[in-house]
Amino acid sequence: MSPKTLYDKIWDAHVAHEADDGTCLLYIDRHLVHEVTSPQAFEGLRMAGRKVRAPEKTIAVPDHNVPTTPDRVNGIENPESRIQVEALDKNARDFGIHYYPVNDVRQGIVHIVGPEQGWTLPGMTVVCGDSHTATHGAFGALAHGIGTSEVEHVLATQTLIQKKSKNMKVEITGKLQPGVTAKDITLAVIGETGTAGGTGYVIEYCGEAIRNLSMEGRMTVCNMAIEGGARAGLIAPDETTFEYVKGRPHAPKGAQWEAAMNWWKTLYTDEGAHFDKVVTIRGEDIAPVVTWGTSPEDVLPITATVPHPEDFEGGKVEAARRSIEYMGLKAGQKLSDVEIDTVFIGSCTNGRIEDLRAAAEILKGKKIKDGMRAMVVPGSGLVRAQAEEEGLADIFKEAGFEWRLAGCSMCLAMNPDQLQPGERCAATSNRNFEGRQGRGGRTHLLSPAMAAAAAITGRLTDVRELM
Ligand SMILES: CC(C)[C@H](C(=O)O)[C@@H](O)C(=O)O
Ligand code: SF4
Repeated sequence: MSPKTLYDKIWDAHVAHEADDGTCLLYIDRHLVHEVTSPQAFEGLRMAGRKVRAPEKTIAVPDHNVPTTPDRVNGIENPESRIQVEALDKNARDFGIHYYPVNDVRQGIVHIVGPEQGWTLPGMTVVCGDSHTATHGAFGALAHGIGTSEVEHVLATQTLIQKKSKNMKVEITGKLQPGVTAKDITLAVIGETGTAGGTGYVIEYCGEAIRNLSMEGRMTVCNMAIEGGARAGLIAPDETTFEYVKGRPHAPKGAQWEAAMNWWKTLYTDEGAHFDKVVTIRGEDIAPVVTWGTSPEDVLPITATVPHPEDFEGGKVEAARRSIEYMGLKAGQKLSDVEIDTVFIGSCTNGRIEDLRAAAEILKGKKIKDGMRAMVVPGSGLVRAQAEEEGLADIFKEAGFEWRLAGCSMCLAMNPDQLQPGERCAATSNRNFEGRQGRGGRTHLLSPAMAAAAAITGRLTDVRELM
């Protein structure tokens, strides 16, 4: 048998049918659903008189539209948001799928809830009508976003029509420097490959620096595979993965656990397997980074200066000029001189317990800059509860942060947590497009520790100065 990549192995184990042109019918193990991309899909089922094929493999949770303030127990004020969340409530009930409603402590961002509840397991195919489904690849699951019509197809058949992507390897060798985190890795990779670097590929992240990451860190890395243009990101499961999964509510138990482990232990890329593209980055070379522009590839070390548009080539010259203007920056300006007025810690990229710990570590005993608006939005109600138990919530509150309820929040402008035109935010999320956090808002992507540092000084700050 010829050597296979991890992606090849999971793919081969799920192909139910292959057509002559290579189009495959893939069996889907888990279908995650949120309120934004599912209403029409359920409506389609209703009109066709169909059921959900595998309700026991289908999990729904509202996240994008939910407010994160305590008054949400009284319902959602915005009519469009309310209608979407109410539709999900009804669809989950009518079709008998697993559901974590807004006032359930387990509610949160779908990509945080899935792994937390043990729905996401190694070797699975996982889909969701959401591009950041890539997050689940951290478990060695083939996980990707799908469109609304595909959501309907998976609901009805538990299969998806797919063509195989090419294999890409991103290796991060060696150790990380102090102050450098999984977020810096994933941003640095996109800085290197560009937002189209992964187009047509599934990326497997490997190397010592990846192996040394916790599951939280691995999820952060895979989360942004999509910003690097890839179909999905993957990390081979190992002891760290099994340790995380064991004992979770929906993880296999007893003999089923043993059987699962026998399969999970085969989930690695064979010696000599072929990758169509390879990128290698030395872990030691990665610095704490921030984005300066309106694309996730606009990444630079915090010690750098805002680039000059002429530094680029081709279409990127004009794009950089526009970015710099939109961002209200000056070419040549030191990034560490850029003043910010808002800090957002949360999202499916960095809303897990380890992220909150990293930010709290920097904030301990300190206060945020006068006039700063800073919020922490745990990725799930359970992350929030754990952070309260560990005393992190008190650190945030004493520092001057707002301590919110779980949801996508200020990651995107679909709920009340938004930037005003011209406001500048240090954000731990994954997208910095124009208007992403609110019309006219300006976003700098960075790690939770870097976000905490910025909250204290009021400007983009090298976290190493505060360590
Ligand atoms: C709303 C949803 C479809 C969207 C996505 O697919 O990613 C959102 O989660 C995002 O991050 O932009
Ligand atoms: S937290 Fe942000 S990136 Fe993640 S699913 Fe929600 S909106 Fe999308």
